Amino acid sequence: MAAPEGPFVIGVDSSTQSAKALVVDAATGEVVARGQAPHTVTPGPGHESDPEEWWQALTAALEQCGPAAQQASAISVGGQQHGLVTLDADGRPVRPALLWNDVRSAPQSDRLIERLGGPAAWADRFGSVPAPAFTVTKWAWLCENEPDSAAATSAVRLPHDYLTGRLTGEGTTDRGDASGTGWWASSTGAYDEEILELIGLSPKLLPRVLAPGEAAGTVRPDLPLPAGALVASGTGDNMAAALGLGLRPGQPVLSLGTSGTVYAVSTRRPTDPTGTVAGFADARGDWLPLACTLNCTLAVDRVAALLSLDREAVEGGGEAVLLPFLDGERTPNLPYASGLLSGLRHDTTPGQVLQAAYDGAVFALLRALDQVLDERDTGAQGAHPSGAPGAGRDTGGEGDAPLLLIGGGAKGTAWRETVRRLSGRPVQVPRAEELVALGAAAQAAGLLLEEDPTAVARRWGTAQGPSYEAVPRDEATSTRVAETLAGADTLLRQR
Ligand SMILES: Nc1ncnc2c1ncn2[C@@H]1O[C@H](COP(=O)(O)OP(=O)(O)O)[C@@H](O)[C@H]1O
Ligand SMILES: O=C(CO)[C@@H](O)[C@H](O)COP(=O)(O)O
Repeated sequence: MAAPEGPFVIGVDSSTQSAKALVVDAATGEVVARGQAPHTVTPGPGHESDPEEWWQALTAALEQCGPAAQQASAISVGGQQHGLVTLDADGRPVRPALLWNDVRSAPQSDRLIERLGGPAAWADRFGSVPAPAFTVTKWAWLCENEPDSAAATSAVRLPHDYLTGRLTGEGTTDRGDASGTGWWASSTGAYDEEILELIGLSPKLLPRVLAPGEAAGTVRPDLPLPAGALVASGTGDNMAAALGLGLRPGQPVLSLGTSGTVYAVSTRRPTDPTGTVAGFADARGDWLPLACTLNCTLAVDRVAALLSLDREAVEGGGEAVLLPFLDGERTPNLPYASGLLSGLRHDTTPGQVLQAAYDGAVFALLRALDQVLDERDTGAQGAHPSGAPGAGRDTGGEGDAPLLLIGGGAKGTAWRETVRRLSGRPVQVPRAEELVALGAAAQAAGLLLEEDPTAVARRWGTAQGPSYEAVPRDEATSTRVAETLAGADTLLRQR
């Protein structure tokens, strides 16, 4: 391996389960040191996490990077999207953060959609219809359920804003992460005063939205990093991964982590009135139409544990359908749902039930991918009438561009083969594993070297990895899952 050329930059991924830090050689993209430390999510009906723990995990991950971290010239933080961080007058968390996968704000989501003119009005103005994941619904929940916490709040932040603020001492965010709040309007590129007034949130409590490429500040003294190093704006984790892949418009991505996501960069502002596709901004000047499921790797791992099986111990055959909605679900929008198993017979094997869990998780993502790609192409087409994933695909744009498979699940054979079988698409698995942290590193390098972060990531070759050719699409399984979902609709909506 050649000696590092430098300068060094640090990319951070503060995700739902852990903080990961990479020290990267900005010249070559070589990862010279890495660290990872877990943080916790509370069990129970809500999902909350202590922001102080994110900071402890981040500093532990940086310490694991050793002396290389001390040589870094710039840093950037990618973070789980949407979480509501409330800070008091001393900058300390008023209470644990309400996370993206906490569905307790479903009633507030319904009411806010109605009060601002319905789904189409929201999509037109904000680019998205606010699912319970969106920060705006969480603030409304807090005001209704914990008015004292809301009253004690002097600043509202997203997870990546909070960590960036701990580095710089400044209150900043970026358009990518801001677009997941529900109070940043994609139609104007600014905070929306009407919605803020409706939910009783003063714009003074919100961070300044940095322009793409603008610095958030520099590292404060007395931190486990070189004081004075540049701090890039940071962004939401999906936007960071898009940077990390050096993504070109139209190239589809499927990410398998705590959340499952499907997305593509688009030069056109998305406005999906069905709410399946969130019309996020990306971290540059484009858009990131994206659909997200709440139940992905953790849910399937939980099914494997219930069956006492290794996660790779899948078996084909049988007719079992498993809708793995253990946390409620966002895509499709079924916040009150729980997991559902049907089609069991005397000869159904545990391995077939596990395969059904993978099928259920992947089906939801692939069906939404059709809508993501429609938003990218024309915005005028809905989901294909058959309801099966892939049935209406590639009506324009990138044709049969391979689906880039990323996230922790992309390391698993069962995940990859399920995606290939249900999508009928060629699949490419980047060799680089930590694409969120790499994207943050590319953003830091872009700031330091005055380069487009996407060009940096392409120069680093981050998307390169083995390709798997298309296999015939498994229509029978997709149809069975689609029919089970439709047939169980009443049950899945019960509170
Ligand atoms: N070798 C592997 N095979 C399949 N899945 C894996 C493997 N290693 C990790 N995972 C899955 O990756 C998930 C974590 O993915 P990651 O993208 O890091 O999540 P997040 O960013 O949400 O914290 C775990 O829940 C685990 O199920
Ligand atoms: O809510 C979304 C996207 O809208 C999630 O993708 C979160 O951003 C959490 O990501 P992971 O921790 O699963 O990476």
